[in-house]
Amino acid sequence: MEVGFLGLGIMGKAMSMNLLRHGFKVTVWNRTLSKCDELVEHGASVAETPAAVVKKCKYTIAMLSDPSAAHSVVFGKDGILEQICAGKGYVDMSTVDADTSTKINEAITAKGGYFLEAPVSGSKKPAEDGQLVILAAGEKALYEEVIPAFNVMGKKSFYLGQVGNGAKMKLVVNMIMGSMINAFSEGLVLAGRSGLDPSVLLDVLDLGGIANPMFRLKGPTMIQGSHSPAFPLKHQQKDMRLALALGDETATSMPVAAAANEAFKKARSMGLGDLDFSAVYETVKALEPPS
Ligand SMILES: NC(=O)C1=CN([C@@H]2O[C@H](COP(=O)(O)OP(=O)(O)OC[C@H]3O[C@@H](n4cnc5c(N)ncnc54)[C@H](OP(=O)(O)O)[C@@H]3O)[C@@H](O)[C@H]2O)C=CC1
Ligand SMILES: O=CC(=O)O
Repeated sequence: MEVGFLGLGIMGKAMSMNLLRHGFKVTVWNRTLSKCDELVEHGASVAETPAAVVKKCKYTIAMLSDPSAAHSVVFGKDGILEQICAGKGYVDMSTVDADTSTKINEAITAKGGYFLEAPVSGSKKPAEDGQLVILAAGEKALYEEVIPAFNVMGKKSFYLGQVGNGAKMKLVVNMIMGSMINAFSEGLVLAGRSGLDPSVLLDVLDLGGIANPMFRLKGPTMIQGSHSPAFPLKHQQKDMRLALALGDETATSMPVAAAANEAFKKARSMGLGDLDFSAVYETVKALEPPS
């Protein structure tokens, strides 16, 4: 199967590498073209523009940073719309809001193409290991056609119905995750300042009812103050912002998520946006207790 892949950041690189490893013919494009080099070493072809990828491939997948990037790759110069036509499918796996996905869907289908949104749950390591959870919505026929690719990139795919449902599901999940990492950060700092060993707190948590893979994975590195980016904090803050907007639309009161969003914004203002989202811990540590 031949697929195009747009966006070779942390996730896109790992996902396209997996496709290559499993025998897919992959044509890649990235805004910063030099990031294509490593994929080429592993057998990928390169195209100069998103339009050129779509011209060459029946199916094109995108994994881009945010709504603005997702929008510009479709509607911009040399974008998807210039080549999409009947018989071609576009699958956007970026985390965006339902409105962005809906606008992209309308534009693609107006040209006769097929569209699927398919954001993912799972970070750098699950992407490398083909263990993502895929939250697809949109054209069912396209979903069925790209299942072989989803099976390589993920451990489970959900088909959620109409376009927008995938985006909404992803934002709900990340709203919960962003709130959890804040509570976890406060707990680690509170333990330390109360004379407890935060490492022992990790052991206690891991044996109880709120044990989870995120605390297990991030806890030890957070205590060390190491926040090498797997999921960049700026993207987590984008997801909180979009989830809060969904809360506005549905009159859902989310004071916990709103407070978490403020902490992520504070972290960005401290220059931590490109670090892992666990760096929000540094905002709690930075609030010195009275001496
Ligand atoms: N990292 C993670 O753990 C997870 C991330 N996600 C989501 O996946 C998406 C990608 O995340 P991740 O790989 O971590 O992000 P990165 O920041 O590592 O990569 C972002 C990608 O988007 C491209 N890009 C940014 N702006 C534009 C633009 N205006 N036009 C074209 N391309 C653009 C970048 O190109 P360039 O190289 O030129 O900057 C890069 O390829 C995000 O929506 C994120 O929320 C979902 C699940 C997990
Ligand atoms: O969007 C991030 C993730 O870990 O999932």
